[in-house]
Amino acid sequence: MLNLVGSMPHETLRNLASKYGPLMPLKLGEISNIIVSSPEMAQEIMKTQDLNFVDRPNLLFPRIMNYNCTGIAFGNYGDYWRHVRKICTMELLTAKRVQSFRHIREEEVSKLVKAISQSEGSIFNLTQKIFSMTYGIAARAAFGKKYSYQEAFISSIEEALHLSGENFIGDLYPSMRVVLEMMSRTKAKLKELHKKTDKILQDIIDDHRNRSGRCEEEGEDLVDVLLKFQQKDSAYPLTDDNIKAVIQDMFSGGGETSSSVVDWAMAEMIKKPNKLKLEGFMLTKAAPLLIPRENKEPCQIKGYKIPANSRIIINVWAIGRDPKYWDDAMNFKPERFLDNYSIDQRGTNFEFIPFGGGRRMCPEIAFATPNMPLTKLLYHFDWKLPNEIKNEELDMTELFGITIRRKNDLCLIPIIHRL
Ligand code: HEM
Repeated sequence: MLNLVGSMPHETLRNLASKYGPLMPLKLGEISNIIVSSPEMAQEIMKTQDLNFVDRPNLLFPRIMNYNCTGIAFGNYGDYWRHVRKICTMELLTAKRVQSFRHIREEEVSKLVKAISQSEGSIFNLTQKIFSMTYGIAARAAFGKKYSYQEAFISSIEEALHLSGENFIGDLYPSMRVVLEMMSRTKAKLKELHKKTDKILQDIIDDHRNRSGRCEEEGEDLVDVLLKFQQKDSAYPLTDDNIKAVIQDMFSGGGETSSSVVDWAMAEMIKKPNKLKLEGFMLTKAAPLLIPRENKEPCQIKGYKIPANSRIIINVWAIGRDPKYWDDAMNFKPERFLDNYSIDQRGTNFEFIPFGGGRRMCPEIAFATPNMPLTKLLYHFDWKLPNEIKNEELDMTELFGITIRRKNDLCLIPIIHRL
């Protein structure tokens, strides 16, 4: 516990794993954690024994923020979960629908390019603008139009995700959960944030439900699609809370990850200006420890006994930097993907699983498109660091959460290259 306090957990766990092995038990409080740090062990969890490891642990954060874990990311495997995940993959973000949002992405990226060009020669907070662009795209796709209270919703989601990096003591001592949570300031903060986001989402749902006579060209947004599943004759007609939980997944699952990939890639390229291509393994900073899993039954992995209800943490950050699998592992080296072009990120090459794998894999690889904004940022502009900072001195301090963010915003001076 002391090793983990105040550290970057993915780094500390990697250091411990290099001593204790790729399947490492770690008792924290009353919880048996199993830390997985090799492709072979990850494959056992996400493929060979996927069905036994398909649940998520019952944690304070999603219980409060995600409507008692009724969204996709934190729900337990079962009929209801399969139903909402299917709605997500077969209805919400199908290839056709993602394509129909293309104009939204293009418009938002163009707005960003315009804002940058207007700031030519002066310091520009790229981190802030990348995050607001990505959330702006998600909001237009989900809600269809801009609501005046949208910014407040996004900032509450961001604040909640920031809190998700903290270890809630009640999650480590389930037998004393009720008492510990009563004393927790984090719980109170989460409740307050949840109240705010809930009200905003309810207003948006009501607005969608009450408006009549929408013209065809407006197209369907994600709330419209979800509302249809309230009316459909289904074994699981969605309640308003179910819809809100799924919409929240879209924002918290998609917003932070997609933004931080672009932000880190830009920072790495500024640090090493001769590397002008996104290196895929930057994606492993998006969710370095994935989302924890839990096993229903006791089982064995490569001869090691795993007790039931262990908390499984897969350190994809460590796997993506293991010198056993990657040449010059700790260095930003995009060209490695030219040599290993057969490795992809779709959850079959377990040495590279930035989107996870198996039944709990990220359902939205198709919507996760960091390339478009990155290409534009590099095509239109040259970038300089302010205050005579040398490229190699650029600060790369991390801030841990489900997603790793930059601790300090990336502030750069844009010079128009071509418009
Ligand atoms: C570069 C962008 C993205 C990255 C790197 C990423 C990565 C991930 C990872 C690592 C997981 C956990 C997988 C596991 O636990 O095994 C995940 C789950 C998830 N992601 Fe993404 N994601 C991205 C974009 C998106 C987008 C755009 C959306 C939605 C609009 C999304 C929605 C979700 C959902 C709903 C889950 C939960 C899946 C489940 O538990 O069954 N993600 N993502």
